[in-house]
Amino acid sequence: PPTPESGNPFQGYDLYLSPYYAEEVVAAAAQISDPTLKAKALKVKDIPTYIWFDVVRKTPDLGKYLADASNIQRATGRKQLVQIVVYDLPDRDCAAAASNGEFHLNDGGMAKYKNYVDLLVAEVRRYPDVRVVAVVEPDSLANLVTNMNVTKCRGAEAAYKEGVVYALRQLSSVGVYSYIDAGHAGWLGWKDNLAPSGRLFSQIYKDAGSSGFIRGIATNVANYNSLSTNNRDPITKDNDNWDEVRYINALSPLLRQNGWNAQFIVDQGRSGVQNIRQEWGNWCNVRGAGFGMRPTLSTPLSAIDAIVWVKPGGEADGTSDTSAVRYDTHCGKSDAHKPAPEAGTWFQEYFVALVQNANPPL
Ligand SMILES: O=[N+]([O-])c1ccc(O[C@@H]2O[C@H](CO)[C@@H](O[C@@H]3O[C@H](CO)[C@@H](O[C@@H]4O[C@H](CO)[C@@H](O)[C@H](O)[C@H]4O)[C@H](O)[C@H]3O)[C@H](O)[C@H]2O)cc1
Ligand SMILES: [Mg+2]
Repeated sequence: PPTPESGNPFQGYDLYLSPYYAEEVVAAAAQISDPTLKAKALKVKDIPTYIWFDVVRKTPDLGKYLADASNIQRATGRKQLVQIVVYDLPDRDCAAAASNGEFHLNDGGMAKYKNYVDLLVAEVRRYPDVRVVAVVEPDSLANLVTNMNVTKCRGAEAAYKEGVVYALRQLSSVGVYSYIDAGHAGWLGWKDNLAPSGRLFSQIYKDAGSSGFIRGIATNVANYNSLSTNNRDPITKDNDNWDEVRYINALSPLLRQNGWNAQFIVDQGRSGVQNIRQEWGNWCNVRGAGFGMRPTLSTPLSAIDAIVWVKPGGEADGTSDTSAVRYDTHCGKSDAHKPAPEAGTWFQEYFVALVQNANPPL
């Protein structure tokens, strides 16, 4: 089996551009008539984002992307790194409705999930020359820290732990470097949530075999927080960890004292504009957001391996159609951009706004 390299897994690699996202962006730009805005929009297709495997039917696509990356590597001599999101736990998104998944615990969901992981891993095994980095199961373990009062989360607790540990073990067996999702400053960064988070994530790391391939934690996935700021957003009052650097500086020692020297990556894909939310818990299609700081390895903390774009800006967070099965009231809030399509599907007006509000500008 492969052995993990020490150090930053991103170092020395080119970030593979998602063809899936590039296609969405090109189609979106074609709908923009203003030439200046169209040109800005087209620049987004050259920014690396994570490829979300949110349904099992997408798993064969990973083989296509890895073959493509392998060809690029051979043609250019430049090492390629493919960034994916593993996101298909049974009873997914247990505290919300917008991103409920295809697998259900009361319908053989755990076996189906393990098969989904096995299919992803089989694709990776076929391309050992390409590096893969995975963000593992956004929101899942964070929900186990703060939402055990939600019946569906209580019912999913054992499955989330078993599923994430299985995914980590299998991904490590084929040399994938994993970052476990741990919410964001406005979720687990609250004083009361930090110690339980330190215990939970370290336990998962150990249960998964403490592999060197389990590199660390991903924060702010599909959220809008600042990486680091001195003028805190008013919604962050009562929480001294008002940005992701402060959250990481608070969480990191708690992981270390529980036996895990975790590193971090931070999503900044939709963090370009602050002071746009009525309250910190609002996460759905927040109006006024802008593309944020571009992916980079130059980060403010040695603990942060990379700034990344995990949530592909322009893909919705959830539908605003109140009659939809997956309608979540957060997507109907005053600061939510409406009308919005189903989670993961293309939201043209929102994408245009992200382009217009981008900071730094496109
Ligand atoms: O004044 N005080 O001292 C004090 C102390 C404690 C307080 O309680 C804290 O309040 C926080 C809100 O401020 C809560 O954080 C929210 O929790 C939600 C899940 O329940 C998250 O929603 C997810 O968001 C994901 C995208 O990020 C979506 O993909 C996903 O579908 C969606 O479900 C929100 O982001 C996240 O901001 C904490 O739980 C809660 O513990 C509050 C005040
Ligand atoms: Mg979501």
